[in-house]
Amino acid sequence: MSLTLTTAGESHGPGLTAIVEGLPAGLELDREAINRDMARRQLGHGRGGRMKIEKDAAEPTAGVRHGRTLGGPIALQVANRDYANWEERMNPWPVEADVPPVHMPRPGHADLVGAWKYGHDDVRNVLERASARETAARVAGGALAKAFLSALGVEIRSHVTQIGPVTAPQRDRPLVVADFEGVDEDPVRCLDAEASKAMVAHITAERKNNESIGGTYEVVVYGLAPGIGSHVSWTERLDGRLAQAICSIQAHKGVEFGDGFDLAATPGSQAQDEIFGVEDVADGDERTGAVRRRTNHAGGLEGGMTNGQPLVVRAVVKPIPTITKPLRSVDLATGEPAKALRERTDNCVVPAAGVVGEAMIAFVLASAYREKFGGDHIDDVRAALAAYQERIGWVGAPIGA
Ligand SMILES: Cc1cc2nc3c(=O)[nH]c(=O)nc-3n(C[C@H](O)[C@H](O)[C@H](O)COP(=O)(O)O)c2cc1C
Ligand SMILES: C=C(O[C@@H]1CC(C(=O)O)=C[C@@H](OP(=O)(O)O)[C@H]1O)C(=O)O
Repeated sequence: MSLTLTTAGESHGPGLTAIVEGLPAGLELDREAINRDMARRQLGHGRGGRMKIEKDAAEPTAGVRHGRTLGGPIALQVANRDYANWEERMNPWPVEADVPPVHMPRPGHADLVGAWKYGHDDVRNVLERASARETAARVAGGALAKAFLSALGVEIRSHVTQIGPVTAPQRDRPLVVADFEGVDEDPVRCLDAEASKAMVAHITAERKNNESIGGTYEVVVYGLAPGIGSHVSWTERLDGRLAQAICSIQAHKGVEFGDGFDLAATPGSQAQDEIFGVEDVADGDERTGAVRRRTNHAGGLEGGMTNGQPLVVRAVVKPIPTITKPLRSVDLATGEPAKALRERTDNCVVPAAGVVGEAMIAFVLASAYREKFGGDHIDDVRAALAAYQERIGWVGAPIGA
């Protein structure tokens, strides 16, 4: 049993499609929850004019009936409202109008290499598909993965931890689900009010300097069963699969789990999460499980498998490549020096990127759950999960531990 997500669509074409194959039948979908995620991906101080045009919604055209999955492939459509302004330039069929080609590639975008590789004279034939507009389809597909995981007690949250040089302060305790309440109302999706103000000011100032800005965000996943993923084969190690999914997102240049890069300077005895019997942990938690942890340096992953602790993933997003004071480039038509294409652009996308990160992590986790628990109907999956948890004596970690 496997789960696949295919996206299709160009940034200024008629629309995007997400096809999700492999979800069980009987899974209840919440239209509002799906479209809430679509709207969350549009958020954040630093986004450009395009977000004022789009009002993203994902409409199923296959695989869903009366709010429940049917067990077959699900198709979701996301319209591009901006297509109305691009009908001639992006029409799937030949047009009368003379559409001038783009031949000034932007450093840092797919423009130059994509034109070489695919034999395009017009860079637009590359940038339209390379554009992170495609992440709207990922978030639509990811929302289905989230619905599946939520039916199995798994919840995913994200927040921004750094914008340019401004960092959110370290927390003195692990985050719990309730801490994320209201994060989407913050203009940069940051949990610290002071840091948020400084981040907003930084984005505003750098926009005036014609600069783009990168940053980092963190995704935390609660309620995972232990043993999702596997140590037996490199292709099944969950950390590897999650890293691939995160680094596949446009402008994402790094990923870390738990203490991540800080582990380089940590003595080994302090880098692991010691294992305690339940009786050793006087935390007042009445649930019985065979073991407890007091720390989560590993970010919920050991040996390429979830270990029952919250999964903690951080990602770094580079400053986006379209610069309003264009960088030096070459005119591909003449070979002469030129200024890079200057397009309408975002100048900071880290808050939105966190929502895309949630979707990709949800998709990888949902795939791994499908592989482990199988089932044609969601109740089959629930029963298989319950039987497995009973076999290993697992009744859940204290949330946020
Ligand atoms: C949500 C989101 C929005 C983005 N918006 C822009 C943008 O407005 N302008 C731009 O040049 N790049 C933008 N990017 C980044 C480019 O899509 C990306 O840098 C490009 O596809 C090249 O891929 P790479 O940076 O991974 O090498 C955005 C990325 C994300 C995740
Ligand atoms: C459209 C979206 O992001 C786009 C991603 C993007 C890029 O080059 O990646 C360039 C911009 O496109 P446009 O020139 O149309 O404004 C962004 O707006 C979106 O996130 O929905």
